Amino acid sequence: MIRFNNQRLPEGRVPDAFESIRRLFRLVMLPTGALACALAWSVEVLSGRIVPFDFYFLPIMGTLLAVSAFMLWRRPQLQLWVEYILFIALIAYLLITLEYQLRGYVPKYGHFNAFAYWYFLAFLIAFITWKPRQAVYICAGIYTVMLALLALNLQPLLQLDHAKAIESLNNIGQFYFACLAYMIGTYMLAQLRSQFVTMQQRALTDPLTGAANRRHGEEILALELDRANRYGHALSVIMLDLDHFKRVNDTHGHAVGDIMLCSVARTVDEQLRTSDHLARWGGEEFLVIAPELDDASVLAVAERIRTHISHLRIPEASEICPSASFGVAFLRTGDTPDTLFARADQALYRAKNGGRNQVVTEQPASVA
Ligand SMILES: Nc1nc2c(ncn2[C@@H]2O[C@H](COP(=O)(O)OP(=O)(O)OP(=O)(O)O)[C@@H](O)[C@H]2O)c(=O)[nH]1
Repeated sequence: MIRFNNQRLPEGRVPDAFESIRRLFRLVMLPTGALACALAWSVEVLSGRIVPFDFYFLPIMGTLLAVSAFMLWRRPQLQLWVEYILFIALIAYLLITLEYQLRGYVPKYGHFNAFAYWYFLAFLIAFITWKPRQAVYICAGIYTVMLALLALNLQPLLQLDHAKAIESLNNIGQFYFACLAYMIGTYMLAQLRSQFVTMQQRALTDPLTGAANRRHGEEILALELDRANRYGHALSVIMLDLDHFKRVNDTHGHAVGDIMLCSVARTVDEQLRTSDHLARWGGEEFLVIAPELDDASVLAVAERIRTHISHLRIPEASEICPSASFGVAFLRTGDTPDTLFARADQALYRAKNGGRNQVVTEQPASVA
């Protein structure tokens, strides 16, 4: 597992950039759905056309949506459960309503009532919540049940008088074809989203170790520096570079060197908190960005990583005893990412010159 953007992720995975859009979608859709339920219930009661199921279910659904919006706002960690429960409730409502409509409303009025609009949303939610393939299965399942309900109710519809039967069947046909078209459209959007996530992953991670790549490391450093300055928090960077790594390549080959780099990245990652970041800066050079840690704790982390690397052995060449040199710098007033990084680099240089396999901190401001 490698850390990326404060999340522990399976190697090489990047969080979905659509997550923030999904959160926004839920926060907008849930209250909107609650209002729609309240509107439908009031209008249907006033018009005297409300079916018994809607009379009880619409207030329950509306309350569920409003409570869910509140829960997602206050407790985002419950998001997945809220999503599943809501989806099941929505599908149950839509299928039961479809049955009511096909049996009673359509033969009487020649068309569905406004509930039909919400079917499209169900397909959209499926593709937003699940991976495209899973969503296809879920939507295909829902569509099959819809077709079965139609088949069960077709006979009475065909027995209506000619004009009413034509009007009803046309309306039902439009509805079913529109659902199909909507499903295919959302599937295409979901595929685009998957491709985007893959591209994003390639653009931001180092393909060998799965850590953030240098470009993304620079972005994270700039972001954390901004945050630290704004809130007056501490921020430190640890620059580490494997010692005599060229010898590993020269003696055991590039493939073993690659395995060593991956093992080191994993070892470093295991020593970090979820709020820390790891980026591969160059060949055998890594940068740890550690926000909100006091100086002594940062040095303890660097020392712990150094010890773990020195105990690291890889089965492909167990005689290699790796070590790394460390340069540590702490945020000062007026720092930019470049000045902070430059001090860590100078400290690393001194660690190398001082005999390697050691942690060296930046020089005090008066000396630097
Ligand atoms: N296997 C492998 N080797 C790499 C990769 N990137 C850079 N290297 C190698 O890392 C080595 C770095 O060598 P040097 O810069 O001389 O550093 P060093 O041998 O570790 O010596 P010191 O840093 O001074 O202790 C070179 O041999 C590069 O070819 C990579 O992705 N995989």
